[in-house]
Amino acid sequence: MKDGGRLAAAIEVLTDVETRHRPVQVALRDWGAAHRFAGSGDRTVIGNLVFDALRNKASLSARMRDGRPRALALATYCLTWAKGIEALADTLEQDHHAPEALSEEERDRLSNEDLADLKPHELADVPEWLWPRFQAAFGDNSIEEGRALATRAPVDLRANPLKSDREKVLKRLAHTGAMPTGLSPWGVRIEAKPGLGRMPHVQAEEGYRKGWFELQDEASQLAAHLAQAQPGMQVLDYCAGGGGKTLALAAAMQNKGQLYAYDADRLRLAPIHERLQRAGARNIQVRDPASSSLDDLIGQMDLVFIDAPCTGTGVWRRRPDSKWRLTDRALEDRIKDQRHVLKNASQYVKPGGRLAYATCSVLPEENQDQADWFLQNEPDFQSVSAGDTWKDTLPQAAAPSYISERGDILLSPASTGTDGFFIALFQRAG
Ligand SMILES: C[S@@+](CC[C@H](N)C(=O)[O-])C[C@H]1O[C@@H](n2cnc3c(N)ncnc32)[C@H](O)[C@@H]1O
Repeated sequence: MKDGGRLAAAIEVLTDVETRHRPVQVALRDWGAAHRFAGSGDRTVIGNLVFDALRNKASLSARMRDGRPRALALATYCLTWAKGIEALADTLEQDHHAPEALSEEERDRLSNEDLADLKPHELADVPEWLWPRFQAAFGDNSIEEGRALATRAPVDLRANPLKSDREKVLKRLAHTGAMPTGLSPWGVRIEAKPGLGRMPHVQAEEGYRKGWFELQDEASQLAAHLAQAQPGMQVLDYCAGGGGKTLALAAAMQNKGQLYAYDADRLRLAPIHERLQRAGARNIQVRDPASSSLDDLIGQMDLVFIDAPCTGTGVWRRRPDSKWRLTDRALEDRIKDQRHVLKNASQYVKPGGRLAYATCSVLPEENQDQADWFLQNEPDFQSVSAGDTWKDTLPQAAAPSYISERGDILLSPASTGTDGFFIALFQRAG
């Protein structure tokens, strides 16, 4: 396929996402299944066009004064990918599979470089209703933070010390351009490629199959690290899902002590078994909500880790369609879920034990405000500074930009080069 045909395909997929409210991955997969002639290179470019169009939907719609799929796809190619208007015009004219040629109006809009008319939330590519919350989180940096959340994410890996180390992983992945990350001592990063670029499929690597590394954003690695699970401890991962944090906690515990992995949704827990085996994690009991209870753990845990259900506003780089789907109602529901989880999970902490609360959201309602709520409602717990833990245990890492008075930490793409992530620590009175 030439770029003209790929643009036409991206418009088709974006239309599918918009009109049938389909998840973008599903729409892309179905397009691929119905167009078998498209090679994997074509599918990568079409996917990049669709994802970048969604990442930058508000700013591109404002610049085109048109938010429809055609306008978004053309603007992505011409403006976001900086191909320029003449290259776009040629692409449309020289390929009979391409969408129709540019209109005069489209030419005008695509050549206008003046962004003065764009509102701040459009410049930031943040939904308008969320803008005040965004400003509450990031203040004067809100536009920069929004822009960073509209870029492509790198592929981050966590070297698994149960089976390997960062040097070995870096050597094994040298052909991918992998580099050490700056904050997590276990982090390895393959930077996102611009425009047409294709990311390596790291799960096909032998090192992945052998459990030498896991796919995990640096922010998640840091959140697990700041919880300070230690060898010999009794630890409960209360929202274990597919086990990403569980594996990081098990590695910190060097397979010593006991780690319980629980999730209210047994389907989400399903992949954990295979992952534990691959990673060589042997100190984990998976507690399936349908067949086991946690009653025996009440008041027994040295550490309870809560990777809370949240709106995912910190991972918009990876899931740009969720940015425009999020509703006030869904945010309210997540806030309720988080309180429920905080209340339930805290009962497992032993006197003197700790609780770690993390979200992949940047919204104060899900982060700081929930930490306030918890401290007000559970007087048995007091705050522990995650900022101090960072300083003491990550001496090589620059201090994060957003640390609250209590020491809760907010990570973000613009400030730490990671996903948006919040972490607060608490200790139960002894
Ligand atoms: C952010 S995800 C966890 C991701 C996982 N920790 C990882 O690193 O791969 C949040 C999880 O919380 C779970 N969850 C939601 N409500 C819950 C509840 N009341 N009790 C326990 N888990 C819950 C969800 O099923 C979901 O798997």
